[in-house]
Amino acid sequence: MEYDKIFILHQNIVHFPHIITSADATQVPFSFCLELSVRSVAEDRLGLEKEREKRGMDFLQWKAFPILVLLASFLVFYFRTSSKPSNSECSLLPHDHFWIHSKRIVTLEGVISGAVEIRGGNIGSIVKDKDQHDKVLKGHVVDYGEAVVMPGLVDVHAHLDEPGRAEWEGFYTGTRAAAAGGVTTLIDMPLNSFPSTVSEETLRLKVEAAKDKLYVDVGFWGGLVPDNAFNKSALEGLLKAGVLGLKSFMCPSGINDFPMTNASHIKEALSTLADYDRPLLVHSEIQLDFDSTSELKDGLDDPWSYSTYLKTRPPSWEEAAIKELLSIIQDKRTSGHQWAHLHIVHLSDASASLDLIKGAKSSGARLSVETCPHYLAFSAENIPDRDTRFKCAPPIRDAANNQKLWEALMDGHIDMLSSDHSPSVPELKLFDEGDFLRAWGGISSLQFVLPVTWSSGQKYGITLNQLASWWCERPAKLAGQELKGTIMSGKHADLVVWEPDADFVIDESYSIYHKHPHISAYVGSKLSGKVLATFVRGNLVYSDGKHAPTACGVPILAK
Ligand SMILES: NC(=O)NC(NC(N)=O)C(=O)[O-]
Ligand SMILES: [Zn+2]
Ligand SMILES: [Zn+2]
Repeated sequence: MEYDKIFILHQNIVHFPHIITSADATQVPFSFCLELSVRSVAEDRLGLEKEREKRGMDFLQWKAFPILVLLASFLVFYFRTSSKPSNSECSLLPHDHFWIHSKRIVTLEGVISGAVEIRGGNIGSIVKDKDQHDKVLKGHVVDYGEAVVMPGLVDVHAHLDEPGRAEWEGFYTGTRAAAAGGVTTLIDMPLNSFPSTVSEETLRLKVEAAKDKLYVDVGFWGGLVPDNAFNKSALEGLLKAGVLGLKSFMCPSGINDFPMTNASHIKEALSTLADYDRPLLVHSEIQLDFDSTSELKDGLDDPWSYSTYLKTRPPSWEEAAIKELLSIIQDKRTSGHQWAHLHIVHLSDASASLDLIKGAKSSGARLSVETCPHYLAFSAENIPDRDTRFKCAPPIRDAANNQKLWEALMDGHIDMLSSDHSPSVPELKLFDEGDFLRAWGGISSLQFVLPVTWSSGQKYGITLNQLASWWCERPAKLAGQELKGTIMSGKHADLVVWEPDADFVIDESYSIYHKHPHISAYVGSKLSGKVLATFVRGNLVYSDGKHAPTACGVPILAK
């Protein structure tokens, strides 16, 4: 058979073999498929000469064919890898395939000098400089020099308060602050928004409220409350709708539609959660009665001192709650039932409560615990009178406790860190009165958790790998996000680039993206560790004080 023409067709290269414009090239999909369409030629030829000429042409075409194919493949590959992503508004970097080079990349195998390949939002490969010899990285390379490239932080405890209390914080402001702080994933708490996220329907409201406002990826914890605890189908509805796990309080939460749970509610939830392999997170404080002879009575005359507030929420409250939780999971284990993973949020007491946790872990309980940067960075003795920015529950305890918390973290007894970013409107902090007993609790911190942890951990010699394990790898596991939290090929390209040695002061001129910048307890602090850039699934969402034009984070729903 003979051919007079060869057409190279591709569904998107409509003008081929004309010059491909970059606009066309953005349309070229990954699954490039080359098809040959051939047309046969009639046998009748006009004359011998023409016939010879034709044969000569055919011969040339057959010779040229492999070259054409090669050229076509090259063009498609080139434009696919170097062109803008379809929504270039999502990123400050107009590339879909590029390399990030740094002398300090934090991987599970240690800190390496090399380059991370980003392709289509995922990590393609990681190349060590020493293995690269004189090979040149192909494509766009962003060289961050000595700056640290680490997995983006996964904050499993943040209150974004939308819908219903968007005046406290919101998806837009909260996730812009997260991006500026190197947090690439956060999991929103089910309370402080209104309504609380306690049903399939209220989760839907959350997801709707988040639409087009997310600068980072956001998952959701559902609320475990007395109303849904014994209603298996309601709880299952919430889990099937996509919450990553449940969260409950063992003391009043301060939020009307989020009442506290008791041991029997928790037991029920642990069974249901076991079927879905999702965790239960618990605010572990139980309100105990005060003995009337305690020093508390006198202290209450001075509501402007943090030490008074501290006495109202003693470590025994945390201890009582944790004791109860451990007896629940102990019962479950001895009864041979399946039980879900239990996670204790924001541990503050590094004495009896921590000892209980250590004991349970060593006997094999499915248990993890987080603490927060404010418990590591501050001590009660140093909190100024009337400064209600520091009020939170459980409270920040004394310097000796602070040191013990650090030791527990360093020794691996505390598994991870979270922000517990829990802002409110400034009026509720009662700054004029400075009354610790009446002011709303909750510390505003999301944008600063990385430099705060790094700065206060210097004294203890923390390493970059420890930081990545506390802030990225372990929290991602807790939230069931196996594509996040590590720099590894195939994972999401969620990265923070930061400069550990750069010092800065959070003063009036510092750009804070929280809804209410000045209520943060860190305003006025001098910190080390400046975030230079943040990538979420390959999009450069924050760089050098600027955010990408469009919010392209996504809601994360469990399947
Ligand atoms: N309603 C809240 O935001 N509570 C939070 N408040 C704090 N931690 O002070 C919390 O996580 O318990
Ligand atoms: Zn709490
Ligand atoms: Zn909280």
